[in-house]
Amino acid sequence: MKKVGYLGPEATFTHIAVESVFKQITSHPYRTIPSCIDGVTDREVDYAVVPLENALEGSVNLTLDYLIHEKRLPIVGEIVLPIRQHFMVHPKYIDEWQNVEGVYSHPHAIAQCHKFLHDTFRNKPLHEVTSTAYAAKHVYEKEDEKIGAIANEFAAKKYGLQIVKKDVHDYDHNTTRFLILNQENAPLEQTLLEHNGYKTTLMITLSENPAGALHRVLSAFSWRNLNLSKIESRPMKTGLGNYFFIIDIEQKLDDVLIPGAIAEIEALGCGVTLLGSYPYYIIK
Ligand SMILES: O=C(O)C(=O)C[C@]1(C(=O)O)C=C[C@@H](O)C=C1
Repeated sequence: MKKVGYLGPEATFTHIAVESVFKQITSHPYRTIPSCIDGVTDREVDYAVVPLENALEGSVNLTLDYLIHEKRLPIVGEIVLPIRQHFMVHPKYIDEWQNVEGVYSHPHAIAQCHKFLHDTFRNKPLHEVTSTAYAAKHVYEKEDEKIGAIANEFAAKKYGLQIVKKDVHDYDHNTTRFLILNQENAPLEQTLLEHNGYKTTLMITLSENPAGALHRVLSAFSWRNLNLSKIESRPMKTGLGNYFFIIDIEQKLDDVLIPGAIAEIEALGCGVTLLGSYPYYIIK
């Protein structure tokens, strides 16, 4: 049976993403995103599932940077999960939840709920922890402290907390994209869902920075009618102003169009690395 690593403990959003897509696997929680990725390179697990981007808050930079600068693993799939954040407390504080002395959650979850936190818990300390499920577990274990967590419904049930305010994220269309990584670039064997399409992800570095360099790179996709669903720049970490670009193309790697675009971009003196060509799964 294949093993899948995820950001733990049990009942994180990442865990839900794993359980919604993979079939017949054992799943293994890791404490941090880098340790989850290391789990694949150390051969403890076959796949790692890591959050990449949230619709409200943007990229999970830790994932992107660790993947690009530390452990370059092929992307073999993507999962898109709807995210509903709830505020929860230990059952003994149900009636006084508005008087909690601190709120715990993952930094991305806190960022997705700023309006709620500002309106309800202004000036109360916000504690960032490694995941939403970790926050829920912590709040249950510290039952003598009047504290609350932002996490999902599954975590409330798993760790015995009571949801006192549902849907505390700031905007309705909250979703997070997760990447599936595998050292051998092996596609998923069995899935619970049909895929919804394919993407191809490239990393591009501009040779130098002449006027119009990025424009010329993008036109290699545009005149081939290759639709891009994302373009993101991240620091190369070699000096201020040096960036690489991550580009998602909305189709599978073919024999003609994408190789043609890559050859054209390389001829411009830019570096191109294929990070993966993979199916994506949208969870309703
Ligand atoms: O803490 C969790 O539950 C996670 O799975 C991590 C994570 C993230 O890193 O963005 C995943 C989805 C949500 O956007 C909030 C947190």
